[in-house]
Amino acid sequence: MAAKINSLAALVSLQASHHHHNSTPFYFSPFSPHLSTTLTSRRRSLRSAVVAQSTAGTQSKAPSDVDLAAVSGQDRLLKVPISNIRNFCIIAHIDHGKSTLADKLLQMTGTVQKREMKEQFLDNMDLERERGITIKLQAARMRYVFENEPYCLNLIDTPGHVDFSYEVSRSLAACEGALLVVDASQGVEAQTLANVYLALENNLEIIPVLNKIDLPGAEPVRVSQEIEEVVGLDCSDAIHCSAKEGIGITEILNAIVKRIPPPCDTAERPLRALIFDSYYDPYRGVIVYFRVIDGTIKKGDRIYFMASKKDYFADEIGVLSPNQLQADELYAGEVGYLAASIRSVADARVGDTITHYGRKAENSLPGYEEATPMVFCGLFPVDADKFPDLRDALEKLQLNDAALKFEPETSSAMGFGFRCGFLGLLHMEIIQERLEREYNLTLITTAPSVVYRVNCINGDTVECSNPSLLPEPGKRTSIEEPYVKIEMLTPKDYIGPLMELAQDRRGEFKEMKFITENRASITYELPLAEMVGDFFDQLKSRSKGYASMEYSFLGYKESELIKLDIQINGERVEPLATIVHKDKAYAVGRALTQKLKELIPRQMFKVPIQACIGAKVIASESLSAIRKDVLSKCYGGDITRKKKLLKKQAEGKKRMKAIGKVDVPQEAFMAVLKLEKEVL
Ligand SMILES: Nc1nc2c(ncn2[C@@H]2O[C@H](COP(=O)(O)OP(=O)(O)OP(=O)(O)O)[C@@H](O)[C@H]2O)c(=O)[nH]1
Repeated sequence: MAAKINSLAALVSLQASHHHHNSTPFYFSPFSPHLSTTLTSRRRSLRSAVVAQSTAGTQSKAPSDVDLAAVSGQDRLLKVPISNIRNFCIIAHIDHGKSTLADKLLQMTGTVQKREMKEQFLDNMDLERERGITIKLQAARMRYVFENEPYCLNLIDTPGHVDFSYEVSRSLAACEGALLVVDASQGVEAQTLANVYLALENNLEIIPVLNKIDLPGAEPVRVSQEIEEVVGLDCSDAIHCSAKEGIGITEILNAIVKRIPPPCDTAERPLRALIFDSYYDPYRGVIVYFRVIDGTIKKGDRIYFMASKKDYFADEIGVLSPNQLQADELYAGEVGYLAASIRSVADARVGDTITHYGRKAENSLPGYEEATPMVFCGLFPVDADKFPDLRDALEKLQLNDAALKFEPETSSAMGFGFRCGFLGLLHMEIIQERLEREYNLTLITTAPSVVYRVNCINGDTVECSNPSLLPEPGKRTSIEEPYVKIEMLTPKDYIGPLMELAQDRRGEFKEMKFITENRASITYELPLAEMVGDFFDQLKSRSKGYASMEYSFLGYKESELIKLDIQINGERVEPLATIVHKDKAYAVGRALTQKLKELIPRQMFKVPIQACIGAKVIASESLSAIRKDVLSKCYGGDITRKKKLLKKQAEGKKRMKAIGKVDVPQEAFMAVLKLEKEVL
């Protein structure tokens, strides 16, 4: 388990959750974690841990079931002329106060009564609370009276994690404006920047909001300057607010009305509605969240999804107030949901355009993309009999997650399992955890790998995400690997350690800019494979938590890569094979054999552990056989260390795979991932 959590920490610092991870039972919503996720933080995780504990024992409710209704149905539909509609989202770095502000907006507009509020409405799933990540994208419709005119304000929540930047871009495309919330005691962070750029690309009106001005350390003026310098956004009328104390909320609502333009009135055109979210409901099928861009949609309409090319009848349509409220029709500019007996979210993918079957729009809305998994790993049930259960569970999760890909994989060492593709590491960890906790499976996970492109002598290019399937050296001419561009924002004291980190990970320096006197932005290009692991962890620890980062996919580049095999007791262990850069092969081989020696329990016989390139052994260790006096001997030495090892082994026993005659624990399969730290 520890190994798994550590790898998760590569993207999500979960330190604070470690404790409750072992001791607290978890309760999950039947709804899947959706694609929207934000990076968590230590503080948030702690708070989440507390909430998770306090809610233990109560099965969580689906978002639509949360008991909120106080105002009567018709009033909640809030029909107003299109000129009085405002669609907006909130862009913020983790912990800068997005949820707190959203809750205050809902409260101030009477959308949600204070006494009805859960801890925070916009993230009401336990998985979210527990992990400190925003999982379900949601939308809320608010009524606000400004200068005696009723307005309808639609807040569309956005995921914040870079694994889901496509989903963010689609949510932004459903809005005309955005609140840019920045913690006035902190400043602009990398994640904020990336989302602001997305918002600018979507031509949104951006309203800067400086939050947490109640804090003694708040420096709204300095942070305003920072936003102006970094983002180039006029901050002369930035709103100073405290979401916690309720200061500045009316100013924000007024600014939404005054500064964000209303949607265009294109209700007469053929229907085009943008799907910005969807989730699977076991009773009603997929629930699609959409924004009507052109035209009108009515209950019962025969609709057509332009990317998936499927047609349905819109059995139910409605608005989100924020619980679902049925309506008869929705016009251009409005935000709503529909249910149409759709069987899987893959058929109602975010970014798809809904039109009428009988009056199709000429062009679909721009920006649609298929989900492309970037990170792959093998998942094998510890108990071979559970293979069908694993398949069922993956199929169920896929109903709700269009980005999850999987295909059966068989390995001599591991038996039957699946090779699964994910958008990123966080996505991978969420799926693994759900399989274990909700479906009660005990899994062995192989180290994640990226997709390599192998150019073969016969002219073919094959994609390879499984090191054990890499074509033989004699059959290939070159290997290409995915590269990412990363931007790190850091106080200047940590520039050195962070550059060292990027350099160690085969990073190529691109640019450094001082965005303020004390903070710099550093850009590198580096192989994605070097980020899959503890990069984020390292970034946080080397900067004492002060740096933040973003990455984006650049494309493929040729690299001098080789396959490193591991042999245990003379037997090649395919799931332990890795693809490494040739300059790192020796160091990785040495570290890996040493690590495995530590992790694999001693057997009744001597076990050689070797790292090889082709037939050549480049590093070798051997595990000596257990002898009767072994423990007494050890107790003469470092007792605590031995105890730790014994404890580790006891834990590891739960997850072992017999490789030949040797039991290999789960930790060994993840060791590859954590090696970098020790090699460098
Ligand atoms: N002092 C102070 N604290 C605030 C204010 N707004 C939010 N906070 C606190 O900051 C922390 C993070 O706030 P959230 O609203 O959960 O932040 P978030 O951006 O939604 O975080 P994620 O949902 O994890 O992305 C919480 O502990 C809040 O209580 C504020 O105006 N003043």
